Amino acid sequence: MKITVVGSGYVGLVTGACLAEVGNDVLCLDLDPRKIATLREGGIPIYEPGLEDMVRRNAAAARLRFTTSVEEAVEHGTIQFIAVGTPPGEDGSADLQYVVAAARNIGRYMDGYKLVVDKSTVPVGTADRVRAAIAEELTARGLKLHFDMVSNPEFLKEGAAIEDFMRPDRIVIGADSEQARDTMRQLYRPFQRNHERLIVMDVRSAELTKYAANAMLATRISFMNELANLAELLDADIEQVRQGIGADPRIGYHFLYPGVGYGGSCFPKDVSALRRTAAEHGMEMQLLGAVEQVNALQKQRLVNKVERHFGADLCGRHFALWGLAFKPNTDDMREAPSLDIIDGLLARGATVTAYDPVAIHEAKKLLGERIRYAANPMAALDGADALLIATEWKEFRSPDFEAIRAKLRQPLIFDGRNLYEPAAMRELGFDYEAIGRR
Ligand SMILES: NC(=O)C1=CN([C@@H]2O[C@H](COP(=O)(O)OP(=O)(O)OC[C@H]3O[C@@H](n4cnc5c(N)ncnc54)[C@H](O)[C@@H]3O)[C@@H](O)[C@H]2O)C=CC1
Ligand SMILES: O=C(O)[C@H]1O[C@H](OP(=O)(O)OP(=O)(O)OC[C@H]2O[C@@H](n3ccc(=O)[nH]c3=O)[C@H](O)[C@@H]2O)[C@H](O)[C@@H](O)[C@@H]1O
Repeated sequence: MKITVVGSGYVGLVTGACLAEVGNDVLCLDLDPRKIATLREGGIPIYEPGLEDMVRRNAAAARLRFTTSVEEAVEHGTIQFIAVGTPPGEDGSADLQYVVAAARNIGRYMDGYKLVVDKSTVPVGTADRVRAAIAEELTARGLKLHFDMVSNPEFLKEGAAIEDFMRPDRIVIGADSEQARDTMRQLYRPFQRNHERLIVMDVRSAELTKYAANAMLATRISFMNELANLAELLDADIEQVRQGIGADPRIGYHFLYPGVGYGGSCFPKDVSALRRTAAEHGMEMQLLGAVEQVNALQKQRLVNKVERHFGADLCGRHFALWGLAFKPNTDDMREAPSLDIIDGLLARGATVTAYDPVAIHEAKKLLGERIRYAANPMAALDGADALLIATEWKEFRSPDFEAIRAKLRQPLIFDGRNLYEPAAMRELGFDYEAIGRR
């Protein structure tokens, strides 16, 4: 099939590469000429395991191409995926300007049937706005061309994006026309391994499903974070509690880890956008308000622990920070809890040296020279009063504790990701504070 993907960021690039991988003829559009130049030269602008190889392989086979030409992009695909950003606006609602601009471009240049598929995360009713924008452009051109509109929200996780796209739990399709549903079934056939993964519904329900999923996951995390904080007060151990409740299949083990709060480009903005949508309809989503409040407090949790140990004035103190990305296997720094931790430490007068396997480049764009950066985990420790851990990269799981002890001014670790066993750490002579651990 001939497919255009509008927007070549995390979602657009993964969608384009995976659809090309199964044999489609894909053209990815982005308005950022540097992004397209990098992609054309065989590089990729983001860190995502497996993506670079997949992009190169399919580009070499000429199944995956890149352009900045809107006209060429609209002309190419019978299916036009919209995968542009929907960042939070000032009032917390989703800013739809990029989605609407992409839709207008389709209306401006289409000259035959198009199936327009929205993959961006958008509030309920956006498909109607997209449809109206395309129709307006067609009317301005004096044309009456048929097009269909589908909502196909994306559920991939950064760091596991290829795996999630190639082997999805489910593929949600919101469509009103039989022709659109059939085309989407055909398109996704290669991704359905041994059972039906397509869940077909109406457009508005599909749009809401995306927010419901992210809001539910964010709620789980805030719940576990609050419970972990309670466990500390009660001298109970959240890890044992996690295992105890996770064994119930109605709860499950996944996504039950307390930490330093959820970050990333999606949970924060999607929870806020869903609350905003509800507010526009006169409803206050009280639970989600609490989810956000708990998350904001949790992002301060590690700094509060540092403060309890050293006092509120951290002038003259120096800290090592392991992990900058909002989670492992990505270089994405959007809403990363490490930023709140760094802000908190610097505001109290401390200095920080941070290490991250892949996110330093992105972090420098946000933090510049406010902190120092180390080339490896051990180098970050030199002269530090304590080690703080903000991201659970695999390489932090089994470090040389003797070497850590030798480098730190005192054997003190504040672990925001519960990587180590507290009892074992005590035996090694560490003062070890984690989240909800005893
Ligand atoms: N990042 C993620 O893990 C996931 C993101 N989503 C959703 O997917 C959407 C895209 O997110 P990301 O890929 O992270 O965003 P991104 O910011 O990485 O990429 C968006 C791209 O669209 C381009 N763009 C903007 N307007 C354009 C236009 N009119 N024509 C062509 N290109 C245009 C931008 O230059 C940028 O490269 C958002 O709605 C997000 O909520 C959904 C699931 C997962
Ligand atoms: O809409 C989106 O963009 C995506 O948002 C999330 O994916 P992502 O933001 O890439 O990362 P997650 O793995 O969900 O982690 C989000 C945050 O929650 C935190 N988290 C996650 C799991 C957990 O048990 N505890 C916890 O604190 C992570 O550290 C991270 O800061 C969802 O998991 C995806 O399904 C969704 O498609």
